[in-house]
Amino acid sequence: MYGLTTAAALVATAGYVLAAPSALVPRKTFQVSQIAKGKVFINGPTQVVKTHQKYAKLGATVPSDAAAAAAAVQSGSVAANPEQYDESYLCPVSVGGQTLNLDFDTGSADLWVFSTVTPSSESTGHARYNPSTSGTLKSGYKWNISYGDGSGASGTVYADKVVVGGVTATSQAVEAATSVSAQFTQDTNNDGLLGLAFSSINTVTPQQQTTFFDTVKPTLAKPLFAVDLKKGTAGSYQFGYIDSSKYTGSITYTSVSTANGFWQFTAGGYSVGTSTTTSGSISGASIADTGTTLLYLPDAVVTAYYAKVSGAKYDSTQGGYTFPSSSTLPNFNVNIGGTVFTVPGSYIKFAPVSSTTYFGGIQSSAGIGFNIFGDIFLKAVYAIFDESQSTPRLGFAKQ
Ligand SMILES: O=C(c1ccc(-c2ccco2)nc1O)N(Cc1ccccn1)C1CC1
Repeated sequence: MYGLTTAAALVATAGYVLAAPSALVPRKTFQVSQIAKGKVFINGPTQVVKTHQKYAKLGATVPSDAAAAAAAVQSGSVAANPEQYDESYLCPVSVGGQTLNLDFDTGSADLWVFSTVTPSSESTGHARYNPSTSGTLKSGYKWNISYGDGSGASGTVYADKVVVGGVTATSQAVEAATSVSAQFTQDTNNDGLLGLAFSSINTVTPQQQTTFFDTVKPTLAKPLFAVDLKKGTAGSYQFGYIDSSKYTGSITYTSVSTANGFWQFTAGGYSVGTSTTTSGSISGASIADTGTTLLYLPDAVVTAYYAKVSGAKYDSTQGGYTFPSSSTLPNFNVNIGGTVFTVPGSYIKFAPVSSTTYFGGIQSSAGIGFNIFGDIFLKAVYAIFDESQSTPRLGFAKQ
């Protein structure tokens, strides 16, 4: 979760069986190296149900437990609605039967909500979760999180039913805020966060809790979620499946390190403008973070980018690079996993900070410790957060 923190800038701040490669029958004698199609586990209960159904005509009946287990194969899709200037995207979630609009954040791992236990002075204008309806207090459990933009929240923990796009977690840790920082109070579109980073950075004590994704993962058709953010209009998140209508071409996968709890990967070369021949490299670790508004890159890359924008400058009062409102910005191209993805210049012309000046969607990651591929990048691609392999991986495809 990381918006802009500057005075004048806009206040802005988720079963496979090894599919033996199809036997290739070469028309001609030539060497074919078979590439495993990737692991495809079959969901056991579904198979049991199918077998019984197949023999139903002979009188077999489907055992109820297998049917129930088969029903547990879930998938679903939920809208991601942009705030003004795409500062963040909010998704409707049912928490204990109450609908709250939450910021799905692949950069954190806590599901926390405004609630009836949040002081009204801090929660006016927000939908609030009432744990007394169906929540079970996890007695003595607490949480406390601070985000890179200086915002934060803390509170107590309940177990309750959480539904996202029809995918149900029957007993999810719901972190009710007893205190939130001013940035959250002020953004009345936002009723809380749904963390989609790795549960290893969940802040609940004395016992760490799982994210919504980790809670439902065993019941999903595929253990993955996909993100289709868009510029200035509603996108969506898919849980348990990839929607092939949401991208063109193929998906390029790249390996992920979970060491810091983030969806962390290594980005390659980059270029500025219409040439997609990339050079150089984007130094340091990078993370895919739906909860961060902008695209934070190494100083050298940012300097090279804004050198192509006349009138651009680093404005310390704004806390970032700005440029004249009349500017036409160049594209930013980045090689990830061998494929070059393009962020259109129009996406990087982020938001006005005055009648004559815009704030840039690309800013420096100096001081953060890693590069952050936030919404400015993610709205240009279809992103797959995939745990279907032996280690997690990120997939990217052109929208
Ligand atoms: O805001 C966060 C952020 C998210 C979660 C946690 C956290 C601490 C403990 C558990 O989760 N700490 C953060 O700081 N950004 C973005 C960011 C931007 C700038 C500087 C630092 N960070 C994390 C995803 C990278």
